[in-house]
Amino acid sequence: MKMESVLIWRLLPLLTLIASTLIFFYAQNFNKLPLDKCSLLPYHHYWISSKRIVTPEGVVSGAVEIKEGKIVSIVKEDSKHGNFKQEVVDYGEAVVMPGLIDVHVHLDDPGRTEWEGFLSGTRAAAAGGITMLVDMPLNNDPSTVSKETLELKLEAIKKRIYVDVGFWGGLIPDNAFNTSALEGLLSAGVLGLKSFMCPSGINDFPMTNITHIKEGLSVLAKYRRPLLVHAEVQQDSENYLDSDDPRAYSTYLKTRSPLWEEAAIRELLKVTKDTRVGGPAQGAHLHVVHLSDSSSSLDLIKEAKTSGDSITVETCPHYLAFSADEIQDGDTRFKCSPPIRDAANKEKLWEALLEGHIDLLSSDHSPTLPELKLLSEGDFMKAWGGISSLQFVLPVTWSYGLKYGVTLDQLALWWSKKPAMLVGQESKGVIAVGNHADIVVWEPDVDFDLNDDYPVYLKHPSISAYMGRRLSGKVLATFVRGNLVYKEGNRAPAACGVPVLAK
Ligand SMILES: NC(=O)NC(NC(N)=O)C(=O)[O-]
Ligand SMILES: [Zn+2]
Ligand SMILES: [Zn+2]
Repeated sequence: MKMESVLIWRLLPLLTLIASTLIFFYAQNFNKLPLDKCSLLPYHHYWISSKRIVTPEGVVSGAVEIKEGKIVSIVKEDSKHGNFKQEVVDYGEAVVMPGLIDVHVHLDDPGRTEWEGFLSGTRAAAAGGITMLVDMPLNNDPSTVSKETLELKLEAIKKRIYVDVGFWGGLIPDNAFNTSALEGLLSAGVLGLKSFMCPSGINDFPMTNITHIKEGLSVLAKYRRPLLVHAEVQQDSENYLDSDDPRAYSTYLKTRSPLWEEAAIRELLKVTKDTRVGGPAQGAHLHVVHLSDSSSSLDLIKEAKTSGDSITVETCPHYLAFSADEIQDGDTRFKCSPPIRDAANKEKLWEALLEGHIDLLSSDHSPTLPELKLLSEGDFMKAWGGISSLQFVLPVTWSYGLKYGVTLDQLALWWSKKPAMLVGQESKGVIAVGNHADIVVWEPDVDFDLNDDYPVYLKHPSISAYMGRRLSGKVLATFVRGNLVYKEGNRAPAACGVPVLAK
C-alpha cells in the first residue's frame, strides 16, 4: 500500500468526526441567521415564555412558539417540560398579550409630516405595544378620498413604518354619489370608509349629511366593510358669548353639548336599520368613533344593537382618564371633539365599557404643531382640537382602569380582539395558533413618570395631555409578525411594517 492511502485510511475517523461535528453545529444553529435588520432578535424560529400569557382561553403560564412570523404552537407550563429545541426568550412574570390594534390614528402623512408622520408615529406605536394601526383619511394633504390619494399613502409608507398600517378612505360629498370612485377606493384596499357629520377642520374633508351616509353604506354592503362616523351634529342654539372666557375649559364645553352627539346618532339610526339581516344594506356596518356622551347617545346605540342593527362604538382613553373639572384654564392639550365631559359622565363610560355596551377602544391620536395648540395663549376656542396619546394608551387604560378592576382579558378584548374584528383581520388580535405573531410584553406593576426624561417618540411630546402623569404598566417588548421591533428603548434598525389592505 502506498504511503498516501495509508494516511487517508488513518485520517478517516478524524474526518468523519469533523464532518459530523459540522453537521451537528449546522443543525443546532439552523434558525440563527445573521441579525436581521427587521428584528432585534436573530431567530426565525423561537419561543416566548411567560407566567402570564393572555389567550382566548384566559391567562396561562407557558410558552408561545413562533416560526416565520406566525404563532405555530402554544404550550402550557405543565406540558412543556422545559425541553425546547429552539431559542427561548423568557419574560418571567411579565404579561405577554396580543399587540394592540389602534383603529383611529391620524398620522398626517403625506402633506403634514411636520405634525406627525409615519416614521415618528409608528415608532411611538411600537414603543407603546401597538402592532397595527389604521390611519385616518384626513389631516394628511391631500385627504385620502380616492384611489389616487391612497396611492400617495402607499408611497409614503415605504420603509417608514415600524408596525403594520391599514387605511380608512374618506366619504365626502364629492365621492358619496360616485359609486365607481368609491369602488375604486375600496378595491384599492381601504379597510372601510370614514365621514364627519360636522366640520372636520380640514378644507378638503367636508362634512356629509345622512343622504351621503346612506349612499356610502349601500356601497360598503357589497364589500362587507364598515363606515366610521364622527357623530356630532352642530346645534345652533349653543353659541359662545363674547363675555365667556376662552381660556376656561367650561366655555368650550358649553359650545359642544352632548346634544350634538345625540342628534347625530339619532340621524344615523335612521339608516343603520338597513344593515339588519334581510335589510337593503345588509353586509355594511356602522362604527361610531370616539363616543364621549354616556347618556342618551349611548342608550340609542344600545337600543339599535338590540334591534339587530350592525353597529359598534368606541371610546378613547382620554374620556376615561380625565374629567372636565380637572382641566386647568388654558391647558389646550386637552381640547378635543367631542369634548371631555364631567366626572359622572366618565363613570358611566367606564360602566358601559365594562358591561360591553362600548365595544372597543382607540387612541384618536390627532396631533398638530405645538404652535397650533396655542399653548401659551391658552385659547380653547381657537386651538387645534385633538389629543396626542398614541404611545401611552396601554399604560393609560391600565392605570385609570385599576380602580374599576380591569382585567388583562378585558384589555386584550378592547384593544386587540374587537379592533381586529372591526377591520376584518382574522389573523390578528388574539394569541392563537396560525395567527400573526403580533405581541406586546409589558410589566403591569412597574410605574413610571411621564416627564422630560422619559423616552417619548411622538413628534411633539409637549402637546400630549399625558405628560407629567405617573402611569403603571411599562412596555418591555413589541413583536410585529415575529420581528422584535421594540425592546426597552431600542428599535429594530429597519422599518419593516407592511400595509394591511383589504382584499
Ligand atoms: N381633524 C381631526 O383630526 N379631528 C379629530 N379631532 C378631535 N377628535 O378632536 C377627530 O377625530 O375628530
Ligand atoms: Zn372625529
Ligand atoms: Zn380622529
